[in-house]
Amino acid sequence: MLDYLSLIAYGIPILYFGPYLLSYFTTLFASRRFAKTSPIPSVTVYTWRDSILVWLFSPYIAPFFECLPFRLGHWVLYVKRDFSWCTKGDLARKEVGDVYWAVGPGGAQLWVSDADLITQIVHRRNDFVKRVSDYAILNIFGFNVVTTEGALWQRHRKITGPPFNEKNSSLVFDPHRKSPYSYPMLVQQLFGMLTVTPNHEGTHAQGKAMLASFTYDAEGNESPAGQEPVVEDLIHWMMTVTLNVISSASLNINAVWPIHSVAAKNYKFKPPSGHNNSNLVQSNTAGLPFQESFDTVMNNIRILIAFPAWILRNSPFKIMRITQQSSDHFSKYMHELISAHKAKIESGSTDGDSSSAPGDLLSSIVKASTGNKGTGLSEEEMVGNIFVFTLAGHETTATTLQSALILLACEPQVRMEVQKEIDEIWAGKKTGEDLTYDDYGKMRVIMALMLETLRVYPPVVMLPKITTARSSVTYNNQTISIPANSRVLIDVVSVQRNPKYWGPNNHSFVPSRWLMPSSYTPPPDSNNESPAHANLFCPPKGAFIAFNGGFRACLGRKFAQVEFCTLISVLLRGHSVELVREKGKGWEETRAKALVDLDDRRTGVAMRMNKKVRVRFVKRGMESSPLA
Ligand code: HEM
Repeated sequence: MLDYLSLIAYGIPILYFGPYLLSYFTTLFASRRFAKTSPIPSVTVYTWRDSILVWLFSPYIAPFFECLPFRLGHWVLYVKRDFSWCTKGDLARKEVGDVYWAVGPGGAQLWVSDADLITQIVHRRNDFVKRVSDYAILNIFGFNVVTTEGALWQRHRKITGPPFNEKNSSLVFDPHRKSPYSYPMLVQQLFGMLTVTPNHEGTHAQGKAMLASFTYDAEGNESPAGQEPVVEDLIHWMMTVTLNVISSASLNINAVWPIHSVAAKNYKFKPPSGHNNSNLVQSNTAGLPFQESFDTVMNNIRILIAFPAWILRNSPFKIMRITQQSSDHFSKYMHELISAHKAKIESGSTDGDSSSAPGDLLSSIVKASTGNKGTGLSEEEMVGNIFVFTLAGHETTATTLQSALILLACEPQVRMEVQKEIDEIWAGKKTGEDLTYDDYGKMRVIMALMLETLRVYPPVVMLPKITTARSSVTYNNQTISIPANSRVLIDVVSVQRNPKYWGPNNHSFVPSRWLMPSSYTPPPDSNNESPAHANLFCPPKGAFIAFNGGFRACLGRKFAQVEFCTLISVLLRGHSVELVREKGKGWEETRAKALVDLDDRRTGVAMRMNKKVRVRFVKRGMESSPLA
């Protein structure tokens, strides 16, 4: 009897942990042996990097390891969650350089923050593929352009890409030109926001309505200058405006700005009579508006992945039930819309002509897929793409706007440069005229602000790839061999703060580094990050990778750039963004704290700030921050 018990007591753990330990040691030793044969330096780590436990607990246990004598626990710094962000690339740069192997259980991973090597990787689509398993969470509604690779990805990109093609942006100003894809309301939507007076009645007046809600009092009247309300939750409002904009572009949904004033948070703005917030009568009457259901899905996406629908539906926890309900709503909205579009196409009421087609992403992909079995997208894939575009298209832009506004509040000198540019644009206009797309090219300082914000605070900090077969690359005039199935990680933070490309002030926020004189000639092998703007600094290819590059470059780059510039011009034309001082604290102290909070981030879907920085939009001329 005792023998049986002993067998169970020892046998079960051995059976359970045996294969784990075997794999741990064999892969650790094999990767160490491999690294010794490579000319690239290496660091050894003693835990699986992709383990959820490491992700969850490493920030808390790392300090104990760091205290161990003889630097025995130093390796933990290389596996700590968001380690590259925490060290801004300096740790690896100092100890192992711009390219190194991280060897450990699970095999060797190549970490890259060298611009030339990054360029090779992003342009070799067949050798360095996206590690799609890292994106599985985004497949929740169906495969899509972000989560697929190879032929499947090509099919998704071919269908979803054209509406966001930068070349199409001019179509919106040439209504007589016919194209199967009218540019998706982008510029109309964004500039439309500016043409409506801020009385909240216009559904497109997002920028102005948002500014009004930042500057009106609780009763909905303009606040006396200097007494504007405090914007406590800047990211929430940036997410709201970018979600409204992307929903318009991808689904033709006209959303209403939800509040009159941040001073009266509970006062919900009522849509004008006859206005349909979701364009979907059935689903809308059934419950949540699109934005609310999307928000809930996005914020609780891990719950949706972890539990089957029937558990969530019947859960005693409200959050689980609401999450499933929102997911059902989102899916229902999408399927209703797709059916409506399909019905129109089948009845012949749209003919592929831009003048009759709504021009949003969904109608484009339904049109491109209907009747194209094999090359088109299935209904599930269409929903998957709308979800991922909505996600990719708003969180990244929102965090960039948030960071930029806080930086402007901390750097009044930069804010004044931006306002000077806005004033110059308006000086050339007659009374009653509004901004037009031609003005976008004049927004050089604002674009420099965006690019510099993205350089120092990129929303996507890591680009994971994997080799399909043994591959070789060139680094420092040496040929480096990379085994098949090796993970290759492009370290966005590290390359964008590498002094080799950005000089000794690599960690400082200096938008003017992007503004070059008219005599500027971009060096060879450099990249123009915004061709619409003259004389912008062109960094070496691969040194600025915030929008990724090569084949898998961001589809919404231009969209995000136009959106950012437009919103900044609306917000700062008549107002200045300022930090809210806490009682008894001076300007320098408040600014120092805001900069620390700005730096305190962690990755969710995109990298986000952990804390909130309170700001206020004060009438120009009433600023209280020092001007130098
Ligand atoms: C500041 C704003 C933005 C930043 C920093 C950004 C950054 C990126 C990055 C780094 C990637 C590559 C991700 C990866 O491969 O893991 C990406 C891909 C993508 N982005 Fe953006 N993005 C922004 C805005 C947008 C917007 C507004 C849209 C949609 C309108 C969008 C749509 C996409 C799509 C569809 C992809 C996948 C492309 C593919 O794999 O073929 N992004 N973006």
